[in-house]
Amino acid sequence: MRYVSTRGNAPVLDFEGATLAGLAADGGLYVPEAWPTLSREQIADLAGLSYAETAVRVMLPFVGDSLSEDELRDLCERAYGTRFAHAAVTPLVQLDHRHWLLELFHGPTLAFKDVALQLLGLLFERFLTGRSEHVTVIGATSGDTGSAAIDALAGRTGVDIFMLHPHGRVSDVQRRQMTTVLAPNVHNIAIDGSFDDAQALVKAMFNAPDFAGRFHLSAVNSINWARLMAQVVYYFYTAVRLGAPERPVAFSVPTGNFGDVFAGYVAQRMGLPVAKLVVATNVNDILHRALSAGDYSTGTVTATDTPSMDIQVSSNFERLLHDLGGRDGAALALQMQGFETSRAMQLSGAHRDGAAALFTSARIDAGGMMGAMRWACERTGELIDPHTAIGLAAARELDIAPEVPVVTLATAHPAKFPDAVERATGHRPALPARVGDLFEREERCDRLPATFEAVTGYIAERAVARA
Ligand SMILES: Cc1ncc(COP(=O)(O)O)c(C=O)c1O
Ligand SMILES: N[C@@H](CCOP(=O)(O)O)C(=O)O
Repeated sequence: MRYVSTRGNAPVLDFEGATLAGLAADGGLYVPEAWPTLSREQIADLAGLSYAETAVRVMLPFVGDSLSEDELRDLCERAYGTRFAHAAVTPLVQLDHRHWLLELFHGPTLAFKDVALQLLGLLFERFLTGRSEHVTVIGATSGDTGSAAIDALAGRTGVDIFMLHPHGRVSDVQRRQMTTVLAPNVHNIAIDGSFDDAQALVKAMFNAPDFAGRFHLSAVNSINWARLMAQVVYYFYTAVRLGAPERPVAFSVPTGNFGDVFAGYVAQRMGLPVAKLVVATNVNDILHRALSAGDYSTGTVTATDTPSMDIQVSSNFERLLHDLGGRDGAALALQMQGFETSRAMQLSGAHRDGAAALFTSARIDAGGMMGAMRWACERTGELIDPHTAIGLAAARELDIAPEVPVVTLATAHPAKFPDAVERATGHRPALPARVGDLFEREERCDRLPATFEAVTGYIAERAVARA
């Protein structure tokens, strides 16, 4: 399997190369040269398999020669073993005759990011073993990627991780899950800016030849292809439990950086019968505007009770545009340069029609979100987190054929956002015992202005330069 940049002007890499590179050198994102497919029989054969074995079958076509099947199986068994608090790893909960929740928060940091990052940590370890080179991972987080990546990489040799989060715009639980990890290779930076500022700084560092050349940079955000590959697995695992390949299934995905829902798109391209993918946004609704009206233009980020989705520039949308535009890297490079200058892009009619075949979208405001939390609580006794509530509200308001089961991705544990859950339902969710002493632990974090000079200066003082 070979990986090409969405902008068509970066070295073509194998899976190992794409995983360690993170972002492509031309500013684009790595994607497989062609989507592999699983036949109906192969999909039917997934029924009854463990999560780890499903992961092997779904991801094997993507790893090419970088790992043998046995090596991949070993990594999946380690990633999806005791670090998840549920034997099914990603269990399904039925809400009513057609609505389901896919609980993705049973990993160590209580959000869906663990599903991919527990594997990515092991992939880094596997690919770096025997190399003398030190890797500097840089990441941007609105709360969940940061904690999951830090958990996966803390204490590993050969890697330092520098994680940027927007100061004051993540929940206390999210912040503490990052800042109380005191391993010497973990560096937390709170920037005076938004998640978008943090993400732009990370991309600028990859695109600065002097800086990127001095340190071996790598990425843990969903700009790294391996992140998305690991997320494709739970779409297969879930749909098969609900009757695929005989029965199509719809998924509603609370969306920010367009990574999780793009993984659903990949599953569909691989042959999974996906009836619809619902892109559910909060009031930071650039993706809803893009899909419903072709208007992909940024505004000011509004702080909400769903801070992990307070995002304007959705990195992975570029991967979808690449496919919608017939994989013309040069044309997409021009389009993205235009967007980076004007902060706005109009989708063509053909792009919109192409997207509409699979995607639909909804913008859910605070009232809709709180209503969904109350509905789930009253109906089933389930407390759901505010991000999940955005997905559930969208799933319930959209017109999807009645015979199709609709699965909302429950992306975080409600205890990560206890204040919003309590306001909506009157119940305060308790932190699971595995993170119980979080509020007694010492914190370590530095605060910096959101400037390239400040952040690169900070990293350069602490990271290991190439020999
Ligand atoms: C809890 C939660 N839900 C939803 C999202 C949105 O996911 P994505 O950025 O992959 O669209 C995020 C952040 O990524 C998140 O942390
Ligand atoms: N909500 C995210 C934002 C970054 O998303 P990623 O999937 O690209 O890593 C977070 O929790 O940090």
